[in-house]
Amino acid sequence: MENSAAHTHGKAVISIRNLCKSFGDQVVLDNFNMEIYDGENLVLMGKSGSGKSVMIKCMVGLMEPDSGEVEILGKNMLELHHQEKDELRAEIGFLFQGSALYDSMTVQENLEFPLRRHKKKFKGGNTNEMVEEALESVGLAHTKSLMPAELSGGMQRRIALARALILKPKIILYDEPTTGLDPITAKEIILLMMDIQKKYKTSSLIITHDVDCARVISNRMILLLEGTNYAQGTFQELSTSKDPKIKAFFK
Ligand SMILES: Nc1ncnc2c1ncn2[C@@H]1O[C@H](COP(=O)(O)OP(=O)(O)OP(=O)(O)O)[C@@H](O)[C@H]1O
Repeated sequence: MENSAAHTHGKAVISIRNLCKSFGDQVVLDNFNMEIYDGENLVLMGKSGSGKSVMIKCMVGLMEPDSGEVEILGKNMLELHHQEKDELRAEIGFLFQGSALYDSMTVQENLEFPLRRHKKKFKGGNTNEMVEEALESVGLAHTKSLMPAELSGGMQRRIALARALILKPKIILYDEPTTGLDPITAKEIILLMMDIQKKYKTSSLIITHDVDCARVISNRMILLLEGTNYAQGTFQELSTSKDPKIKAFFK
């Protein structure tokens, strides 16, 4: 097990302790631990089927773990009532795998979606201004009235990012942010994610298989293997490890 010097980090915005989840005989999470520190980009890598989605679902309260603790922004996620969970989720922006825009809605309508869902957080702010600001942050102010199908894959990913940040979340979860994009567009998205982090001072969890993405964006990494955080450290530390199981992630 490799470890980074955790004591050098600030406070944790997300803290997951001893998370366990099985489906029948299949143990998916086996005492999984993870901290995301304020302002950091934490990359989580794990093979397909290793339990990343299960972990995220348990973390945001969409799935009940068998045991363990999840603390988000100082609140115990597993003990909150439905409405309190929802309010806490408004502090988390999601960039789903493959953008996940609503095809039948314009860009503007796609961006308004989280505003409608979390009315309480933005308390009657000016919807138009919020949409415009979010679009400007991703360099696509001119696309408001377009349909997703009229945009390239890279532009769709930017719009999805604008939708993730429109509520000015403290935390952004990126699920495979560069998958399906060509290397140049992927690089642009990574740079944009870094800009967003600076501008909005977010903490991010980035799930990715993309080693280049991890190299550029991560302050720290966790490798999920056999249901647990098999290794954690900086990209430099992990990518130079002699452990064959760790090396396999960087091939
Ligand atoms: N609701 C469920 N019921 C039964 N098994 C499930 C359920 N959800 C997930 N699993 C199983 O848990 C394991 C982990 O799945 P998960 O979707 O978390 O993997 P992943 O790491 O996100 O994979 P990928 O990178 O392909 O998205 C898989 O074997 C999956 O079949």
